[in-house]
Amino acid sequence: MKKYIMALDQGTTSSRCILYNKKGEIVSLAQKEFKQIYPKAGWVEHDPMEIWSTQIGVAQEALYKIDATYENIEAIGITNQRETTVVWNKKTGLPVYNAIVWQCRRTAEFCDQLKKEGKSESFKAKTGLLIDAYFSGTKIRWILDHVEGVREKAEKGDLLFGTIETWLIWKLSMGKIHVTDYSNASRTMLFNIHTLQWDKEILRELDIPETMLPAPVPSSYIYGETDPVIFGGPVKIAGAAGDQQAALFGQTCFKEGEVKNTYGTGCFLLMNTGEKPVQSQNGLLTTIAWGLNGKVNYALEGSIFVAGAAIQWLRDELEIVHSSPESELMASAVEDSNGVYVVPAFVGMGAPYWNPYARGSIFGLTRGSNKNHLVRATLESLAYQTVDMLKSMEEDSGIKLASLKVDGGASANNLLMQIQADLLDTIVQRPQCIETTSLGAAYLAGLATGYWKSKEDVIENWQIDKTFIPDLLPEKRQEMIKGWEKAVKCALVWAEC
Ligand SMILES: Nc1ncnc2c1ncn2[C@@H]1O[C@H](COP(=O)(O)OP(=O)(O)O)[C@@H](O)[C@H]1O
Ligand SMILES: O=P(O)(O)OC[C@H](O)CO
Repeated sequence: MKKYIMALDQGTTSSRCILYNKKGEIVSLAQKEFKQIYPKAGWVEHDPMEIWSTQIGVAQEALYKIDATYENIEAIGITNQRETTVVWNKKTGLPVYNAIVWQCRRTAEFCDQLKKEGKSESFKAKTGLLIDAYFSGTKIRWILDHVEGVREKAEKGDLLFGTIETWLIWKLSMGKIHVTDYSNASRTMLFNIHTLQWDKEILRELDIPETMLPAPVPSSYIYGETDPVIFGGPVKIAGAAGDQQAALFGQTCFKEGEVKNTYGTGCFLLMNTGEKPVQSQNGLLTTIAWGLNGKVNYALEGSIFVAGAAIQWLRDELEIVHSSPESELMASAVEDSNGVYVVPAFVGMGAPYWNPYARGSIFGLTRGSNKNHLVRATLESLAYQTVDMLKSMEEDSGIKLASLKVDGGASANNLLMQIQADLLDTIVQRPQCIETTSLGAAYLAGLATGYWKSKEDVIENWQIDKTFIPDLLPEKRQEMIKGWEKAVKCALVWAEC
């Protein structure tokens, strides 16, 4: 009987299920977008029940498409948008509030207060993170403080917290398994990345009951089985990792110093730093890459909040492109952005600036600026933000990158990838499979069950699709980057003017 690994990829804008064979090839794929909820400026929510229903729907559809059943599935690996916070009632299985999404800025002021109280250094030393509304900790606190009756229920032990992989595993097991993998735990701002335990002092400072929290477990590990009702029979749940760490794994960046950049809703640059956590001096995060075979790998991370989301903004809000791929056609119709810069700080700015109050801005408009220039400037903003992050990463690690592996939805855009190579002055390599997030989750699950024997077994699955070679005069590059730096400065002061 043919056996596949089922990867559940719960992203910010869609739920996907991909079935992989041993060669790491896609044999079936189903995807469904779901609703983005914006209750106030800078707030972002999802409906956890819609996350669950779309995810289980696409899983069943992916099986149906190739006439497979649960018996064809060796194991399930899960990967997910990270930090997004769900709190639910363990008796009813119902969420007490919408999921507060990683991009949501509602706890920015509370974070300012923590910083003023001088907590930054100790939080960073223990969690590897900067204090920011991005992470789950202050989102849980917000739910406890603002949703009626929730704090009492949480203190009685009736409520559970989870990031999205935790929520999905709990639902798949019909309430039997409440775990989080180390990579996801390391994004909560509650987890000590050195001891691999919840940090009691931070929990006290944020006033979060420990009973709500899932058990931290490795990323490649048999957590248990799905309830037989879900797929008609039990399937092992054998791996989980945050989507960016999973992409690092899917790109087979197993060695220290290897780097990938994923262009999805946001954009995330990760460097494997091996078994030692490296502290950033330049606005990057220290995070757990994965826990595998009794060891933990760490990574340095640069996080950009708005990347592909800016292309969606062109499509959905400005309605100047009909689809994301059309952005390539329009941007190619002009030679350059004609001096226009878009800073897509719609939810503040992440690495290396970490300013929750910056807002999206457009600079350099003239009478000659047209929609193609605006589209090109928006695409360029993804590449400029990556330049900023890579500069920090090279400074922190002391490693000058020879080439950059890319993936994620927007990496399909050839023009963007060429602009990226030009602005970085570095070779950009795009693999045949740009679904590396789900591939990484599949590998983690398959390694736990023996479907793949070792990391070496999967390295040969990585195949190049296209290499982008830098082709821009140094003076032009410097001029473009200088303009970007000026635009960022203006976007950062906007909120203070
Ligand atoms: N050809 C393209 N050019 C530019 N952006 C694209 C293209 N194709 C997809 N995108 C963008 O990529 C994002 C989707 O990528 P994906 O990796 O699926 O993201 P996520 O996992 O965050 O939902 C969307 O924001 C979309 O606008
Ligand atoms: O949905 P993505 O792929 O942009 O990833 C979101 C990140 O996990 C947020 O930290």
